[in-house]
Amino acid sequence: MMPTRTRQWLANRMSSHLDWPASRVRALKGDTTISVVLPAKDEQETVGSIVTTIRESLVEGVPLVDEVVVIDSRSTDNTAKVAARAGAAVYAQDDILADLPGLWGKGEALWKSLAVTGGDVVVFVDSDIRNFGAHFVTGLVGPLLADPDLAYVKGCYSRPLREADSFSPFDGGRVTELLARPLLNMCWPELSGFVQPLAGEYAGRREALEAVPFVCGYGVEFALLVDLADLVGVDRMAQTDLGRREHSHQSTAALGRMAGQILDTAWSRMHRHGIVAPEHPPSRGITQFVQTTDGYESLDWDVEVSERPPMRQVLDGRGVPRPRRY
Ligand SMILES: O=c1ccn([C@@H]2O[C@H](COP(=O)(O)OP(=O)(O)O[C@H]3O[C@H](CO)[C@@H](O)[C@H](O)[C@H]3O)[C@@H](O)[C@H]2O)c(=O)[nH]1
Ligand SMILES: O=C(O)[C@H](O)COP(=O)(O)O
Repeated sequence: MMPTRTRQWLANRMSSHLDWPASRVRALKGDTTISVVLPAKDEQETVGSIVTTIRESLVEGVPLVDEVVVIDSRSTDNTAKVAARAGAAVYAQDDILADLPGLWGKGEALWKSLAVTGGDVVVFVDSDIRNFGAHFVTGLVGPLLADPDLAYVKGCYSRPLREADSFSPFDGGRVTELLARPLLNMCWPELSGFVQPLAGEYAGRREALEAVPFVCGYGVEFALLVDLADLVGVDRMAQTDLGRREHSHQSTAALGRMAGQILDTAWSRMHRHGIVAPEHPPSRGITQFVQTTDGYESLDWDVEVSERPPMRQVLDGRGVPRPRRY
C-alpha cells in the first residue's frame, strides 16, 4: 500500500506538461540560467533532431534555454558530428576532467556534464527519444522556476513497447516494473510515488546536483532519487507527466545487465542506510546464458558500478580546464 504521506506528496507535487507552456515558463525564468544536457552513446539517428527542436523552440523561439550540451559517451558512430551540426556544444566524456582516469557509462557522462555547463538549473534528456517535443524541457523546468523550494523534478510518461511485430501501448519499462519499482517500494516507500523512477528526463538545481555522488552506469537515476531524497527531502522533489515517450529498446540480455547495475547501486544505498548489514559483500557479477547447438554457453559480466564523489568536492579549489569542443 502506498503510504498516506506519499499519496499526499503525489497530490501536491504532480503536474502535467500542459500546465507549463513555454510562454508561461519563460515569464518565470527571470535571471535563472538553464542548461540542457543530452548524454549520447551511438545516437546519430535521433540526437540531431532533439537538439534542433530544443534550439529552434527554446533558444531561438521562446528564449528559455541558455545552452544545449551533448556529452558524447564513447560513441563509435557520428553522434558527435550530427549533434554539433544541429547546434549543440559537444564534449567527449573522456575530455572532461581529463586528468581523472575515465570511467564508462551514462552516469559518468551526466556527472562530467556538471563540469562544463553553467546553468543554475540543469535538465537531463536522453538522446534516443523518438517522439521528442519541447514540452520535455518546459515541463521539467516550469515547476523549478515557479517554486524556489523545489530542488528536483522528474519526468513520467506512458511507455509503449515496440517489438519487431507488435506494439503494446503500456508495456515498456521492463526494468522499471520488474526491479526498480519493487525495490523502491520495499526499501524507500516514500519514493514509491515516482511513476517512472528510471526516467532519463529530469531537472535539478545545480547546487543539489553538485552535492550528491553520481554512479557511473545505469544506476545513476536510482541513486539520484535515493540520494537527493536523503539530501533535500522528498517534499522538495516533484514530478511532471510528459505524456508519452517512445525510445529505442535494448535487448532483454542488455536490460539484465542494466538491472544488475541498478541492483548493485541499490545495494550500496541499502547498506549505507542500514537496511542491510551484510557479513560478506555480495557478488558483483552476473552470469547469463546463450543457447548453442550443444546446450547453453555461459557469459560472465561485471555489473559492479564505480561511483564519483559530489562534483562540488572535485571542482572546489581547482581551476577546471575547459575541455576541447568539437
Ligand atoms: O554508456 C552510455 C550508455 C547510454 N548513454 C545514453 O544514455 C541514454 C539512455 O540510455 P539507454 O540505453 O537508451 O537507456 P534505456 O534503455 O532507455 O534505460 C532507461 O533506464 C536507464 C536506467 O535508469 C536510464 O538511464 C535511461 O535514461 C532510461 O531511459 C541515451 O541517450 C544513451 O545514448 C550514455 O550516454 N552512455
Ligand atoms: O526503464 C526501463 O525499464 C528500461 O529502459 C527498459 O525499457 P523498455 O522495456 O521500454 O525497453
